[in-house]
Amino acid sequence: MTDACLAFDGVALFDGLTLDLAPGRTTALLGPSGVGKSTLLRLLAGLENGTHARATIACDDGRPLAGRVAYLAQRDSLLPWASALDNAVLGARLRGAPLGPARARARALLTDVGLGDRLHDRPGALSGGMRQRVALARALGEDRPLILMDEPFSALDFLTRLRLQDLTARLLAGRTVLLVTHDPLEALRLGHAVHVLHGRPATLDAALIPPGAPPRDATDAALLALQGELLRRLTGAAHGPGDTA
Ligand SMILES: Nc1ncnc2c1ncn2[C@@H]1O[C@H](COP(=O)(O)OP(=O)(O)OP(=O)(O)O)[C@@H](O)[C@H]1O
Repeated sequence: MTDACLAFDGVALFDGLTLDLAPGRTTALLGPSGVGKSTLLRLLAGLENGTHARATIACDDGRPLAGRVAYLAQRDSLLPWASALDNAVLGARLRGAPLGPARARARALLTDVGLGDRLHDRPGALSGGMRQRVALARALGEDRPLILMDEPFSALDFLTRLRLQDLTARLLAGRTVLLVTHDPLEALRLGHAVHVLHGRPATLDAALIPPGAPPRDATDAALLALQGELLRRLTGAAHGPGDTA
C-alpha cells in the first residue's frame, strides 16, 4: 500500500504512508493507542471509503484486492442470534458457498480453539475470550490470501493466547497476514517483520526482523533481547514528537 492519506475532522492520520506486506508472510504492527492501527487495517480492507481516505493498493499478482481479504475486527462482531457454529460459517453463507464443507471445517476450527463443546451456544452465553475465539475461527476458516487481524488474542489469558498464536501461525502459514497487536512478545513470536507506527501524521519504523520461523519460542533468548529493542521503540513512539496519547 502506498500513499495512504486519511484525515478525521481535518486532522491527518496518514499523509503519504507506505506499508509493504511481504507476500506469504506475517507483518506485525504495534503502536500507541489512537495512532491509527485499526484505521490502517480498515483502509486496507476497503472499509474507509470516505472522501478523505485514499490509498494505492497494488498486489504482486496484479489482481485487485477486493473480495480476497479476511478481516478480523477488534470487536468480535458476531451475530447475537446465531450459534457459535453459525457465526463461524457466516462468510460461506454470505457467499452462497456449500454449507456442508464449511460447517465441517468450522466445527474442526472451533474445536481447535477450545470451543468444541460450545458449538451451539449463542454469543451472549460466551465469555469475551470465547467470543473472540469464535471470531478467530471464522477468520481462520476463510480461505483468503490476505488476512487482516486486529488484536485477535487481546481478551485471552496468557496460556490460551500462546496456544492460539501457535494454531494461527500453523493455519496461516504461507498467507499474507497483517497483525495489529499491543503485545510485543506476540508480534515477535508471529511476525516475519515487526513495525511500530507512531506520530501524527503516522509514520512507520524500519522493520525489526526476528530470526527463525513463526511461531517462535516465547522463552528464546534472542526473542527476549529483541523484545527489549521493541519496548524501546514503543516507549519512543509514546513519548516522541506527535505523541497521540
Ligand atoms: N470514524 C471516525 N471518526 C473520527 N475519528 C476517528 C474515527 N475512527 C477513528 N478515529 C480516530 O482516529 C484515531 C486512530 O484510531 P484507531 O482506532 O485507528 O487507533 P488505534 O491505533 O487502532 O488505537 P487502539 O490501539 O486504541 O485500538 C483516533 O484518534 C480515533 O479517535
